[in-house]
Amino acid sequence: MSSTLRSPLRSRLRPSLSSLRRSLRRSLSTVVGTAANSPLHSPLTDAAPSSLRSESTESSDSSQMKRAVAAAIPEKRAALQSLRRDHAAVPLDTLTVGSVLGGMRGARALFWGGTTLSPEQGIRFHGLSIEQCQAQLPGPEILGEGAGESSPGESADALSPSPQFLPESMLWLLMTGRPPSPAEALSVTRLLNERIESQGGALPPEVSRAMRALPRDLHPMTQLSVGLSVLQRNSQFARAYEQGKLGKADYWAPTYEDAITLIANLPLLAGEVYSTVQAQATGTTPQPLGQWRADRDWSYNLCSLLGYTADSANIRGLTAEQQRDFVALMRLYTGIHADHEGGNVSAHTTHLVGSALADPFLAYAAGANGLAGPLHGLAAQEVVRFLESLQRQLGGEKVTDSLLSDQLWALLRAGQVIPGYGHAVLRRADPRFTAMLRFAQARPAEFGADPHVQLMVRLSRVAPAVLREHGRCNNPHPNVDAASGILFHHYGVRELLFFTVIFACSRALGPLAQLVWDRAYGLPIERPKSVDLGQLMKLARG
Ligand SMILES: CC(=O)SCCNC(=O)CCNC(=O)[C@H](O)C(C)(C)COP(=O)(O)OP(=O)(O)OC[C@H]1O[C@@H](n2cnc3c(N)ncnc32)[C@H](O)[C@@H]1OP(=O)(O)O
Ligand SMILES: O=C([O-])CC(=O)C(=O)O
Repeated sequence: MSSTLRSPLRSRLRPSLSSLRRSLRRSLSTVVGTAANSPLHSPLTDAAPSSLRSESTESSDSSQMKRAVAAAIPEKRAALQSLRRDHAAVPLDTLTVGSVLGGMRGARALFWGGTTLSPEQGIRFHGLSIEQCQAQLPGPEILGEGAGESSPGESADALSPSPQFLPESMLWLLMTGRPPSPAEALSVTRLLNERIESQGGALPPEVSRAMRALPRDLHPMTQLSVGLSVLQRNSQFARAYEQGKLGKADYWAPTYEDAITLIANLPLLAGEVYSTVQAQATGTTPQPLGQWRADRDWSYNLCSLLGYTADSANIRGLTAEQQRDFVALMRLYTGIHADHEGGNVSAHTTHLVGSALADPFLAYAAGANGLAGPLHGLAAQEVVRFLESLQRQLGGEKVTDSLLSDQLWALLRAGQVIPGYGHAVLRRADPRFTAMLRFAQARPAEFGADPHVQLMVRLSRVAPAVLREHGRCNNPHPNVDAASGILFHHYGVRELLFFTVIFACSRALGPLAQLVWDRAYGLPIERPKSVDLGQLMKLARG
């Protein structure tokens, strides 16, 4: 489908070079202008953003990010070598029997560069909070879109919208350690798009074939995992390693290339999975739901391939404003879920598998499998399932706090967890939850009448008190999964098992950037010592 759709599109995209350059300069000057000067909104039309048209290459060549990584390597390698040489014996934490039996909670035992997680403050991306990322990282204005994420015409008492940033900007930040300029952020979009153009604008045929051969009712994360694993066939790292041509100091370069190929393919993989999920739900044959476009950014393409934009099947009949907001939600979601330091299951697994020099495709397929656990990424689905069942049980009844509290107690007495609440590290409400909530609160006309979203908001007020009284968990506050799934659900993503596929598109960015650095640092295979029950009992007795 994509090639037939793309050809007329391409012919529409050939205005003169000078007019393209003028457009690019205009869109970049919006970025450097003040927020007050920048239009809060410009419609997300079918027309291609001028800054991504193939002729306007003057300010963003697509190898910029690799050069920035290469430039950062010598200093960081030297710092790591000095730590190894001069400070290797400095103790960090004491391991106890409790930490060995308790999932190593709190043990500072992993090396991770892109993000750190403070129990009180939440996530920092190379030192930047979510709000600072929103303020500082280039957003859709560099594509020629409006800077704000809000819809026009919201009531005056709505929360003001947060500025958007592109996941491409986050990828640059995580890879290089510093925020990109607008041109550098654009270069990432170009880089990802060039990778797909070099594949003819579609998944490699063997990947599509393998995915289409799977049973249609297969778990969406299993489908994604298969797609990621089959992409491995073209791994530059695996090939170079097998040919024995590569010195250890150079491992990072093909790792980087593989990471880019993987990330570039994620919208297509997710689209392929979602078309199967749709076909399964409707009893039809899988059909492409949208088109990949070389003149669009990564998140837009993801939304389009899921069928949620005007130039796609628009499977839920979203209005122009809803389509724009869906893309804004996708950019927000994929930007802030990209990394959560090194100890979470998906990140740690990617790092562990990669430490054996498995290539990025195999390493991230493993990480994505870990994300599919209900205590980790799949919790967003559990939250929506829980909210839907609450809504059903409460039926027409007026939802009061005490009614809600009774339902939560019933869940806890049955030995279940309240999904979307608690965290292994955080001890306050997750700032990602706050960012997602704010997205809804900035759009009262859209979300005010959605009973599920209203229930989610009410739950976030009631559940912490219940969990505190229950007295078990160390953090009674909402984590990001308390809000994320239900916002996608609002726009029509009702196939609950699919949420984690969107999470996996985002989570690739951080662990893959770290994998590049793992190879740049020459980190060893990860192999802690294990102890059996007898040994532990002996050690415990002293
Ligand atoms: C993107 C993400 O991955 S964010 C996390 C998404 N996961 C969820 O929302 C699932 C619900 N939450 C949980 O299961 C947990 O809070 C986790 C997995 C996130 C963290 O686990 P832990 O670090 O072990 O949490 P903590 O130290 O607070 O656990 C202590 C006890 O409280 C319980 N507990 C923790 N959270 C909850 C909860 N939301 N509801 C009920 N009980 C809980 C634990 O199961 C544990 O019980 P136990 O003593 O019987 O074993
Ligand atoms: O940090 C964790 O353990 C879980 C989490 O929130 C994430 O991975 O995004």
